[in-house]
Amino acid sequence: MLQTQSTPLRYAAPTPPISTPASPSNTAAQIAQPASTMTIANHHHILIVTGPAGCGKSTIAKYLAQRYGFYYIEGDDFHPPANVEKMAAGIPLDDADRWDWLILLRDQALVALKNGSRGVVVTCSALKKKYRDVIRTARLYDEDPNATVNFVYLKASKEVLLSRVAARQGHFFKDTMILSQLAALEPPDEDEMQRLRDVEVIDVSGSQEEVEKLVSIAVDNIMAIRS
Ligand SMILES: Nc1ncnc2c1ncn2[C@@H]1O[C@H](COP(=O)(O)OP(=O)(O)O)[C@@H](O)[C@H]1O
Ligand SMILES: O=C(O)[C@H](O)[C@@H](O)[C@H](O)[C@H](O)COP(=O)(O)O
Repeated sequence: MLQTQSTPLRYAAPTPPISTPASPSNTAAQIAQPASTMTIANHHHILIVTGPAGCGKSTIAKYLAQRYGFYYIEGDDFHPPANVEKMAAGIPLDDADRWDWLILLRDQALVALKNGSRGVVVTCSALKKKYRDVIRTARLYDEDPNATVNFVYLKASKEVLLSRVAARQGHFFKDTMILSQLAALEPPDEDEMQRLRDVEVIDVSGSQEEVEKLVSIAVDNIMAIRS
């Protein structure tokens, strides 16, 4: 469901990059700017927060939506009932189950932009490259020729995922399915990252506060580089 979001921060002329696209964006030496001082160019931004269950997609996507004043879309809200029933029964989704869901998420992001949001943050496991490629096509359909699509991949060990999903209450996802998700997972590799330059990998083994700091630095850089 579409939700009302707070007013975006400030939009202005592009700012110079903080670092080059090839340089590591999540080094401890860098410091995230306070959101109130950020300047974001007047383009459409689609941020997709990805990774298996429990990696922190919802937590981090809400944080980013708040930080940049972007619209928030919870990907799990857009599964057809058949997918939810399957997952609740502990049966992993397959490619055929996922295509329409991915297209719907892409289109929901486009709707949010068409409705006036300057940016949108979407949670979506996007386990495989071909799933990320579906979302990448949003750029072709957006009315803004300079629209950007960027992925934030939250990298976690199996142990971290299992413990964080176990701590989560009232969700349809069965923790046993983390193993099937990990089997299906194609983390962004060097080729995808170098060619497309639209993926940030964030280590989420630290506390929520630490992860928020890393993600702020990475996404602030995206805004500066791609704006
Ligand atoms: N960095 C973190 N450290 C500890 N717990 C976290 C962290 N990030 C998220 N959590 C917790 O882990 C659980 C899963 O996070 P969530 O955002 O729902 O993940 P996802 O949307 O990827 O399934 C939640 O209970 C959340 O509060
Ligand atoms: O955070 C979670 O609970 C899961 O990541 C959940 O979002 C689910 O995994 C996907 O919605 C679809 O399932 P697949 O990841 O198998 O495509």
